[in-house]
Amino acid sequence: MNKKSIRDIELKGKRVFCRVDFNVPMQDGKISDDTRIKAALPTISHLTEQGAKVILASHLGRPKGQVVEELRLAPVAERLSELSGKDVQKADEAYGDSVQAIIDNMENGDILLLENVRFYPGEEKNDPELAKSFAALADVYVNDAFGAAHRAHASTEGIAHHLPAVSGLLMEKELDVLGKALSNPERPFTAIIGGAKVKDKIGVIKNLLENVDHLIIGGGLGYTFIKAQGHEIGESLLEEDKIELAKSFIESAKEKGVKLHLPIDAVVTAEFSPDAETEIVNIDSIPKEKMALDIGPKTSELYADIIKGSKLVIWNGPMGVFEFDKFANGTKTVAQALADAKDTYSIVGGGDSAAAAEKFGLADKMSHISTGGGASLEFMEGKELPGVVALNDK
Ligand SMILES: Nc1ncnc2c1ncn2[C@@H]1O[C@H](COP(=O)(O)OP(=O)(O)OP(=O)(O)O)[C@@H](O)[C@H]1O
Ligand SMILES: O=C(O)[C@H](O)COP(=O)(O)O
Repeated sequence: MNKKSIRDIELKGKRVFCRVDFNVPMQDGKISDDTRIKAALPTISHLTEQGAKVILASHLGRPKGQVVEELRLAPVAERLSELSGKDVQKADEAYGDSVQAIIDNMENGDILLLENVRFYPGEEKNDPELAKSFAALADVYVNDAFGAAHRAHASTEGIAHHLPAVSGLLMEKELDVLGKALSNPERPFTAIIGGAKVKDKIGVIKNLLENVDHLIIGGGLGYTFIKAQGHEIGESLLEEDKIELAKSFIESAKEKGVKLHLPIDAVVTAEFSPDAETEIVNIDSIPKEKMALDIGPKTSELYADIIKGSKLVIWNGPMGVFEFDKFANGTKTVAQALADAKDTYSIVGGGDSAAAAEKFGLADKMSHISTGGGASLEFMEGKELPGVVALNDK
Protein backbone atom coordinates (compact mmCIF):
# COMPACT_ATOMS: atom_id res chain seq x y z
CA MET A 1 0.00 0.00 0.00
CA ASN A 2 1.31 3.45 -0.86
CA LYS A 3 -0.25 5.13 2.18
CA LYS A 4 1.54 5.80 5.47
CA SER A 5 0.52 3.67 8.42
CA ILE A 6 0.86 3.98 12.18
CA ARG A 7 4.17 2.12 11.82
CA ASP A 8 5.62 5.06 9.89
CA ILE A 9 5.10 7.80 12.48
CA GLU A 10 6.15 8.82 16.00
CA LEU A 11 3.27 8.31 18.43
CA LYS A 12 4.66 8.84 21.91
CA GLY A 13 2.66 11.42 23.84
CA LYS A 14 0.54 12.22 20.77
CA ARG A 15 -3.23 12.63 20.93
CA VAL A 16 -4.47 10.26 18.22
CA PHE A 17 -7.97 10.54 16.76
CA CYS A 18 -8.51 6.96 15.57
CA ARG A 19 -11.60 6.29 13.41
CA VAL A 20 -12.71 2.68 13.81
CA ASP A 21 -15.75 0.84 12.49
CA PHE A 22 -17.59 -0.29 15.62
CA ASN A 23 -20.87 -0.49 13.70
CA VAL A 24 -21.69 -3.85 15.31
CA PRO A 25 -25.01 -5.69 15.21
CA MET A 26 -27.05 -5.12 18.40
CA GLN A 27 -29.97 -7.10 19.77
CA ASP A 28 -31.91 -5.78 22.79
CA GLY A 29 -29.06 -3.44 23.72
CA LYS A 30 -26.47 -6.22 23.55
CA ILE A 31 -23.72 -6.69 20.99
CA SER A 32 -24.52 -9.85 19.02
CA ASP A 33 -21.24 -10.00 17.06
CA ASP A 34 -18.05 -8.30 18.25
CA THR A 35 -15.87 -9.24 15.25
CA ARG A 36 -15.32 -5.61 14.29
CA ILE A 37 -14.20 -4.67 17.82
CA LYS A 38 -11.73 -7.58 17.90
CA ALA A 39 -10.45 -6.60 14.46
CA ALA A 40 -9.47 -3.14 15.74
CA LEU A 41 -7.46 -4.48 18.72
CA PRO A 42 -4.05 -4.73 16.97
CA THR A 43 -4.19 -1.03 16.09
CA ILE A 44 -5.38 0.00 19.53
CA SER A 45 -2.63 -2.08 21.20
CA HIS A 46 0.02 -0.63 18.91
CA LEU A 47 -1.12 2.91 19.75
CA THR A 48 -1.21 2.33 23.51
CA GLU A 49 2.11 0.46 23.52
CA GLN A 50 3.74 3.34 21.67
CA GLY A 51 2.47 5.76 24.33
CA ALA A 52 -0.25 7.54 22.37
CA LYS A 53 -3.39 8.97 23.95
CA VAL A 54 -6.01 7.03 22.01
CA ILE A 55 -9.24 8.84 21.11
CA LEU A 56 -11.52 6.37 19.32
CA ALA A 57 -14.42 7.46 17.12
CA SER A 58 -17.08 5.38 15.36
CA HIS A 59 -20.60 5.42 14.03
CA LEU A 60 -23.26 2.91 15.06
CA GLY A 61 -26.33 2.41 12.90
CA ARG A 62 -27.97 5.20 10.97
CA PRO A 63 -29.28 7.78 13.51
CA LYS A 64 -29.42 10.42 10.76
CA GLY A 65 -27.86 13.33 12.62
CA GLN A 66 -29.85 12.95 15.85
CA VAL A 67 -29.23 11.45 19.25
CA VAL A 68 -30.82 8.00 19.36
CA GLU A 69 -30.46 6.54 22.84
CA GLU A 70 -30.24 2.89 21.62
CA LEU A 71 -27.34 3.84 19.37
CA ARG A 72 -25.05 5.21 22.08
CA LEU A 73 -21.64 3.56 22.17
CA ALA A 74 -21.60 2.70 25.90
CA PRO A 75 -22.00 -1.10 25.35
CA VAL A 76 -19.17 -0.96 22.83
CA ALA A 77 -16.85 0.79 25.32
CA GLU A 78 -17.66 -1.92 27.85
CA ARG A 79 -16.95 -4.76 25.39
CA LEU A 80 -13.74 -3.09 24.20
CA SER A 81 -12.60 -2.85 27.79
CA GLU A 82 -13.25 -6.59 28.31
CA LEU A 83 -11.51 -7.55 25.09
CA SER A 84 -8.49 -5.29 25.50
CA GLY A 85 -8.12 -5.79 29.26
CA LYS A 86 -7.77 -2.00 29.62
CA ASP A 87 -9.94 0.76 31.03
CA VAL A 88 -11.88 2.50 28.29
CA GLN A 89 -13.39 5.88 29.11
CA LYS A 90 -16.57 6.79 27.29
CA ALA A 91 -17.50 10.38 26.40
CA ASP A 92 -21.15 11.43 26.00
CA GLU A 93 -20.29 13.65 23.05
CA ALA A 94 -17.87 13.45 20.13
CA TYR A 95 -16.25 16.90 20.35
CA GLY A 96 -16.41 20.16 22.27
CA ASP A 97 -15.45 21.39 25.73
CA SER A 98 -16.57 18.35 27.72
CA VAL A 99 -14.56 16.04 25.47
CA GLN A 100 -11.58 18.38 25.51
CA ALA A 101 -11.61 18.34 29.32
CA ILE A 102 -11.41 14.52 29.35
CA ILE A 103 -8.57 14.55 26.82
CA ASP A 104 -6.63 17.14 28.84
CA ASN A 105 -6.54 14.64 31.69
CA MET A 106 -5.48 11.62 29.62
CA GLU A 107 -2.11 9.94 30.26
CA ASN A 108 -0.04 8.29 27.57
CA GLY A 109 -1.58 4.86 26.78
CA ASP A 110 -5.10 5.84 27.93
CA ILE A 111 -8.14 5.04 25.76
CA LEU A 112 -11.23 7.19 25.25
CA LEU A 113 -14.24 6.28 23.10
CA LEU A 114 -16.21 9.26 21.76
CA GLU A 115 -19.99 9.18 21.29
CA ASN A 116 -21.54 8.02 18.00
CA VAL A 117 -20.30 10.47 15.34
CA ARG A 118 -23.55 10.10 13.37
CA PHE A 119 -25.46 11.90 16.14
CA TYR A 120 -24.21 15.08 14.40
CA PRO A 121 -25.79 16.13 11.07
CA GLY A 122 -22.37 17.31 9.83
CA GLU A 123 -20.85 13.82 9.91
CA GLU A 124 -22.52 12.33 6.84
CA LYS A 125 -22.51 15.71 5.07
CA ASN A 126 -18.72 15.82 5.52
CA ASP A 127 -19.15 19.29 7.03
CA PRO A 128 -15.72 21.01 7.13
CA GLU A 129 -16.57 22.69 10.46
CA LEU A 130 -17.29 19.36 12.12
CA ALA A 131 -14.12 17.90 10.59
CA LYS A 132 -12.16 20.81 12.10
CA SER A 133 -13.81 20.27 15.50
CA PHE A 134 -12.76 16.62 15.44
CA ALA A 135 -9.25 17.58 14.32
CA ALA A 136 -8.95 20.12 17.16
CA LEU A 137 -9.00 17.22 19.64
CA ALA A 138 -5.85 15.56 18.33
CA ASP A 139 -2.33 15.75 16.86
CA VAL A 140 -2.64 12.80 14.49
CA TYR A 141 -5.47 11.12 12.55
CA VAL A 142 -5.58 7.35 12.10
CA ASN A 143 -8.18 5.67 9.91
CA ASP A 144 -8.69 2.02 10.79
CA ALA A 145 -12.35 1.92 9.70
CA PHE A 146 -12.09 -0.11 6.51
CA GLY A 147 -15.83 -0.89 6.76
CA ALA A 148 -16.64 2.83 6.45
CA ALA A 149 -13.83 3.77 4.02
CA HIS A 150 -16.30 4.05 1.12
CA ARG A 151 -18.05 6.90 2.95
CA ALA A 152 -16.72 10.46 2.56
CA HIS A 153 -17.80 11.68 5.99
CA ALA A 154 -16.30 14.21 8.44
CA SER A 155 -14.64 11.52 10.60
CA THR A 156 -13.54 9.31 7.68
CA GLU A 157 -12.45 11.87 5.10
CA GLY A 158 -12.82 15.54 6.11
CA ILE A 159 -10.64 15.31 9.21
CA ALA A 160 -7.75 13.84 7.21
CA HIS A 161 -7.22 17.24 5.58
CA HIS A 162 -6.43 18.89 8.91
CA LEU A 163 -3.96 16.50 10.56
CA PRO A 164 -1.14 14.13 9.62
CA ALA A 165 -3.29 11.21 8.41
CA VAL A 166 -2.25 7.55 8.36
CA SER A 167 -3.88 4.12 8.19
CA GLY A 168 -4.32 1.68 11.04
CA LEU A 169 -3.23 -1.96 10.87
CA LEU A 170 -6.67 -3.37 10.00
CA MET A 171 -7.11 -0.88 7.17
CA GLU A 172 -3.63 -1.76 5.91
CA LYS A 173 -4.33 -5.51 6.05
CA GLU A 174 -7.71 -5.28 4.30
CA LEU A 175 -6.26 -3.17 1.48
CA ASP A 176 -3.25 -5.46 1.14
CA VAL A 177 -5.28 -8.68 0.94
CA LEU A 178 -7.96 -7.38 -1.42
CA GLY A 179 -5.48 -5.32 -3.44
CA LYS A 180 -3.08 -8.23 -4.02
CA ALA A 181 -5.93 -10.59 -4.84
CA LEU A 182 -7.28 -8.33 -7.54
CA SER A 183 -4.03 -7.02 -9.01
CA ASN A 184 -2.02 -10.22 -9.01
CA PRO A 185 -4.39 -13.16 -8.49
CA GLU A 186 -3.26 -16.74 -8.14
CA ARG A 187 -5.07 -18.80 -10.75
CA PRO A 188 -7.51 -20.36 -11.22
CA PHE A 189 -9.23 -17.30 -9.71
CA THR A 190 -12.92 -17.73 -8.92
CA ALA A 191 -15.50 -15.18 -7.78
CA ILE A 192 -18.77 -16.24 -6.21
CA ILE A 193 -21.46 -13.60 -6.35
CA GLY A 194 -24.78 -14.08 -4.59
CA GLY A 195 -27.22 -11.98 -2.62
CA ALA A 196 -30.55 -10.47 -3.41
CA LYS A 197 -30.23 -8.05 -6.31
CA VAL A 198 -28.44 -7.74 -9.66
CA LYS A 199 -28.72 -3.95 -9.23
CA ASP A 200 -26.32 -4.03 -6.25
CA LYS A 201 -23.75 -6.22 -7.99
CA ILE A 202 -23.53 -4.74 -11.50
CA GLY A 203 -20.25 -2.90 -10.87
CA VAL A 204 -18.60 -5.84 -9.19
CA ILE A 205 -19.66 -8.37 -11.85
CA LYS A 206 -18.43 -6.03 -14.61
CA ASN A 207 -15.06 -5.56 -12.95
CA LEU A 208 -14.59 -9.23 -12.06
CA LEU A 209 -15.37 -10.33 -15.62
CA GLU A 210 -12.12 -8.58 -16.61
CA ASN A 211 -10.11 -10.63 -14.17
CA VAL A 212 -11.50 -14.00 -13.05
CA ASP A 213 -11.31 -17.47 -14.58
CA HIS A 214 -14.63 -18.61 -13.10
CA LEU A 215 -17.64 -16.51 -12.14
CA ILE A 216 -20.19 -18.35 -10.04
CA ILE A 217 -23.65 -16.83 -9.66
CA GLY A 218 -26.14 -17.78 -6.94
CA GLY A 219 -28.74 -16.19 -4.67
CA GLY A 220 -31.80 -14.22 -5.65
CA LEU A 221 -29.94 -12.33 -8.37
CA GLY A 222 -29.29 -15.60 -10.21
CA TYR A 223 -32.90 -15.90 -11.38
CA THR A 224 -32.70 -12.81 -13.57
CA PHE A 225 -29.82 -14.62 -15.31
CA ILE A 226 -31.91 -17.81 -15.59
CA LYS A 227 -34.71 -15.77 -17.14
CA ALA A 228 -32.13 -14.25 -19.51
CA GLN A 229 -31.24 -17.83 -20.53
CA GLY A 230 -34.84 -18.23 -21.58
CA HIS A 231 -36.23 -20.30 -18.69
CA GLU A 232 -39.35 -19.58 -16.69
CA ILE A 233 -38.64 -18.77 -13.04
CA GLY A 234 -42.13 -18.75 -11.49
CA GLU A 235 -42.37 -16.40 -8.53
CA SER A 236 -38.59 -16.21 -7.96
CA LEU A 237 -36.90 -12.82 -7.60
CA LEU A 238 -36.74 -11.05 -10.96
CA GLU A 239 -35.46 -7.66 -11.99
CA GLU A 240 -37.23 -7.25 -15.30
CA ASP A 241 -35.14 -4.21 -16.26
CA LYS A 242 -31.89 -6.15 -15.74
CA ILE A 243 -32.62 -9.11 -18.06
CA GLU A 244 -30.81 -7.48 -21.00
CA LEU A 245 -27.87 -6.66 -18.74
CA ALA A 246 -27.72 -10.28 -17.56
CA LYS A 247 -27.70 -11.38 -21.22
CA SER A 248 -24.83 -9.01 -21.91
CA PHE A 249 -22.87 -10.45 -18.97
CA ILE A 250 -23.41 -13.97 -20.32
CA GLU A 251 -22.13 -12.81 -23.74
CA SER A 252 -19.22 -10.87 -22.29
CA ALA A 253 -18.09 -13.90 -20.25
CA LYS A 254 -18.03 -15.98 -23.46
CA GLU A 255 -15.99 -13.36 -25.32
CA LYS A 256 -13.49 -13.03 -22.49
CA GLY A 257 -13.13 -16.77 -21.93
CA VAL A 258 -14.53 -16.51 -18.40
CA LYS A 259 -16.43 -19.61 -17.32
CA LEU A 260 -19.76 -18.29 -16.05
CA HIS A 261 -21.63 -20.78 -13.87
CA LEU A 262 -25.35 -20.45 -13.27
CA PRO A 263 -27.59 -22.71 -11.13
CA ILE A 264 -28.71 -25.95 -12.80
CA ASP A 265 -31.24 -26.85 -10.11
CA ALA A 266 -33.06 -25.09 -7.30
CA VAL A 267 -34.98 -25.56 -4.07
CA VAL A 268 -38.47 -24.16 -4.64
CA THR A 269 -41.45 -23.45 -2.41
CA ALA A 270 -44.88 -21.85 -2.60
CA GLU A 271 -44.38 -19.66 0.48
CA PHE A 272 -41.59 -17.56 1.95
CA SER A 273 -41.44 -19.16 5.38
CA PRO A 274 -38.94 -21.12 7.51
CA ASP A 275 -41.11 -24.25 7.59
CA ALA A 276 -42.42 -24.16 4.05
CA GLU A 277 -42.83 -27.37 2.02
CA THR A 278 -39.92 -27.61 -0.40
CA GLU A 279 -39.12 -29.40 -3.62
CA ILE A 280 -35.97 -29.74 -5.72
CA VAL A 281 -36.38 -29.08 -9.44
CA ASN A 282 -34.17 -28.69 -12.49
CA ILE A 283 -33.63 -25.07 -13.43
CA ASP A 284 -35.80 -25.40 -16.58
CA SER A 285 -38.71 -26.74 -14.50
CA ILE A 286 -39.47 -24.11 -11.86
CA PRO A 287 -43.26 -24.32 -11.38
CA LYS A 288 -45.24 -21.18 -12.21
CA GLU A 289 -46.61 -20.63 -8.71
CA LYS A 290 -43.35 -21.34 -6.84
CA MET A 291 -40.20 -19.40 -5.99
CA ALA A 292 -36.61 -20.62 -5.88
CA LEU A 293 -35.03 -19.77 -2.54
CA ASP A 294 -31.81 -21.78 -2.75
CA ILE A 295 -29.55 -23.42 -5.30
CA GLY A 296 -30.18 -27.17 -5.58
CA PRO A 297 -27.83 -30.03 -4.58
CA LYS A 298 -26.44 -30.58 -8.10
CA THR A 299 -25.52 -26.89 -8.36
CA SER A 300 -24.00 -26.96 -4.87
CA GLU A 301 -21.77 -29.90 -5.78
CA LEU A 302 -20.73 -28.27 -9.04
CA TYR A 303 -19.84 -25.04 -7.26
CA ALA A 304 -17.96 -26.93 -4.51
CA ASP A 305 -15.84 -28.69 -7.17
CA ILE A 306 -14.94 -25.40 -8.83
CA ILE A 307 -13.95 -23.94 -5.46
CA LYS A 308 -11.73 -26.94 -4.70
CA GLY A 309 -9.98 -26.54 -8.04
CA SER A 310 -9.29 -22.83 -7.49
CA LYS A 311 -6.22 -21.17 -5.99
CA LEU A 312 -8.06 -17.97 -5.06
CA VAL A 313 -11.75 -17.46 -4.33
CA ILE A 314 -13.57 -14.25 -3.50
CA TRP A 315 -17.06 -14.77 -2.12
CA ASN A 316 -19.73 -12.07 -1.79
CA GLY A 317 -23.39 -12.79 -1.10
CA PRO A 318 -25.32 -15.90 0.02
CA MET A 319 -26.55 -18.58 -2.40
CA GLY A 320 -30.05 -18.63 -0.94
CA VAL A 321 -32.19 -17.51 1.97
CA PHE A 322 -29.63 -18.91 4.42
CA GLU A 323 -31.48 -17.37 7.39
CA PHE A 324 -34.02 -20.26 7.01
CA ASP A 325 -32.47 -23.72 7.53
CA LYS A 326 -34.46 -25.23 4.66
CA PHE A 327 -32.81 -22.82 2.23
CA ALA A 328 -29.35 -22.70 3.80
CA ASN A 329 -27.78 -25.77 2.19
CA GLY A 330 -26.40 -24.05 -0.91
CA THR A 331 -24.69 -21.34 1.12
CA LYS A 332 -23.47 -23.93 3.62
CA THR A 333 -22.00 -26.17 0.91
CA VAL A 334 -20.13 -23.23 -0.60
CA ALA A 335 -18.83 -22.14 2.83
CA GLN A 336 -17.81 -25.72 3.66
CA ALA A 337 -15.99 -26.13 0.33
CA LEU A 338 -14.07 -22.91 1.03
CA ALA A 339 -13.23 -24.14 4.52
CA ASP A 340 -12.04 -27.55 3.24
CA ALA A 341 -10.01 -26.30 0.27
CA LYS A 342 -6.54 -26.28 1.80
CA ASP A 343 -4.66 -24.89 -1.22
CA THR A 344 -7.22 -22.18 -1.87
CA TYR A 345 -6.91 -18.65 -0.52
CA SER A 346 -10.47 -17.72 0.46
CA ILE A 347 -11.61 -14.14 0.84
CA VAL A 348 -15.09 -13.53 2.20
CA GLY A 349 -16.57 -10.09 1.52
CA GLY A 350 -18.24 -8.78 4.68
CA GLY A 351 -21.96 -8.45 5.28
CA ASP A 352 -24.19 -11.46 4.78
CA SER A 353 -21.53 -13.90 3.51
CA ALA A 354 -19.46 -13.24 6.64
CA ALA A 355 -22.58 -13.69 8.78
CA ALA A 356 -23.27 -17.00 6.99
CA ALA A 357 -19.70 -18.28 7.52
CA GLU A 358 -20.12 -17.35 11.19
CA LYS A 359 -23.53 -19.05 11.44
CA PHE A 360 -22.10 -22.34 10.10
CA GLY A 361 -19.11 -22.17 12.48
CA LEU A 362 -16.69 -21.94 9.54
CA ALA A 363 -15.48 -18.35 9.90
CA ASP A 364 -12.09 -19.26 11.36
CA LYS A 365 -11.43 -21.64 8.43
CA MET A 366 -11.49 -18.82 5.87
CA SER A 367 -8.20 -17.19 4.87
CA HIS A 368 -9.59 -13.67 5.21
CA ILE A 369 -12.99 -12.36 6.22
CA SER A 370 -13.34 -8.71 5.39
CA THR A 371 -14.82 -6.38 8.02
CA GLY A 372 -16.30 -4.30 5.22
CA GLY A 373 -19.54 -5.17 3.39
CA GLY A 374 -20.19 -2.15 1.18
CA ALA A 375 -16.52 -1.11 1.36
CA SER A 376 -15.19 -4.45 0.08
CA LEU A 377 -17.81 -4.46 -2.66
CA GLU A 378 -16.80 -0.98 -3.83
CA PHE A 379 -13.14 -1.98 -3.67
CA MET A 380 -13.92 -5.02 -5.85
CA GLU A 381 -15.73 -2.73 -8.27
CA GLY A 382 -12.39 -0.99 -8.74
CA LYS A 383 -13.59 2.22 -7.09
CA GLU A 384 -11.32 4.40 -4.98
CA LEU A 385 -12.33 4.59 -1.32
CA PRO A 386 -12.46 8.24 -0.12
CA GLY A 387 -11.33 7.31 3.40
CA VAL A 388 -8.16 5.82 1.91
CA VAL A 389 -7.51 8.43 -0.76
CA ALA A 390 -7.43 11.17 1.93
CA LEU A 391 -4.54 9.53 3.85
CA ASN A 392 -0.92 10.70 3.45
CA ASP A 393 1.15 9.00 0.78
CA LYS A 394 4.37 7.20 1.76
N1 LIG B 1 -33.18 -16.93 -3.93
C1 LIG B 1 -33.38 -15.92 -3.10
N2 LIG B 1 -34.58 -15.32 -3.02
C2 LIG B 1 -34.79 -14.30 -2.15
N3 LIG B 1 -33.85 -13.79 -1.36
C3 LIG B 1 -32.62 -14.34 -1.39
C4 LIG B 1 -32.34 -15.42 -2.26
N4 LIG B 1 -31.04 -15.75 -2.09
C5 LIG B 1 -30.57 -14.92 -1.15
N5 LIG B 1 -31.50 -14.07 -0.72
C6 LIG B 1 -31.38 -13.05 0.34
O1 LIG B 1 -30.43 -12.10 -0.01
C7 LIG B 1 -30.00 -11.46 1.18
C8 LIG B 1 -28.56 -11.03 1.04
O2 LIG B 1 -28.38 -10.27 -0.08
P1 LIG B 1 -27.84 -8.78 0.00
O3 LIG B 1 -27.65 -8.38 -1.41
O4 LIG B 1 -28.70 -7.97 0.89
O5 LIG B 1 -26.50 -8.92 0.82
P2 LIG B 1 -25.06 -9.29 0.36
O6 LIG B 1 -25.04 -9.67 -1.05
O7 LIG B 1 -24.47 -10.26 1.32
O8 LIG B 1 -24.38 -7.89 0.53
P3 LIG B 1 -23.72 -7.26 1.81
O9 LIG B 1 -22.35 -7.87 1.86
O10 LIG B 1 -23.69 -5.80 1.52
O11 LIG B 1 -24.54 -7.63 3.02
C9 LIG B 1 -30.17 -12.45 2.30
O12 LIG B 1 -30.94 -11.89 3.30
C10 LIG B 1 -30.85 -13.64 1.63
O13 LIG B 1 -31.92 -14.16 2.38
O1 LIG C 1 -21.64 -1.73 8.23
C1 LIG C 1 -21.10 -1.12 7.29
O2 LIG C 1 -21.10 -1.57 6.12
C2 LIG C 1 -20.33 0.13 7.59
O3 LIG C 1 -20.19 0.32 8.96
C3 LIG C 1 -20.94 1.32 6.91
O4 LIG C 1 -22.23 1.56 7.40
P1 LIG C 1 -23.26 2.40 6.50
O5 LIG C 1 -23.66 1.53 5.34
O6 LIG C 1 -24.40 2.75 7.42
O7 LIG C 1 -22.53 3.63 6.03
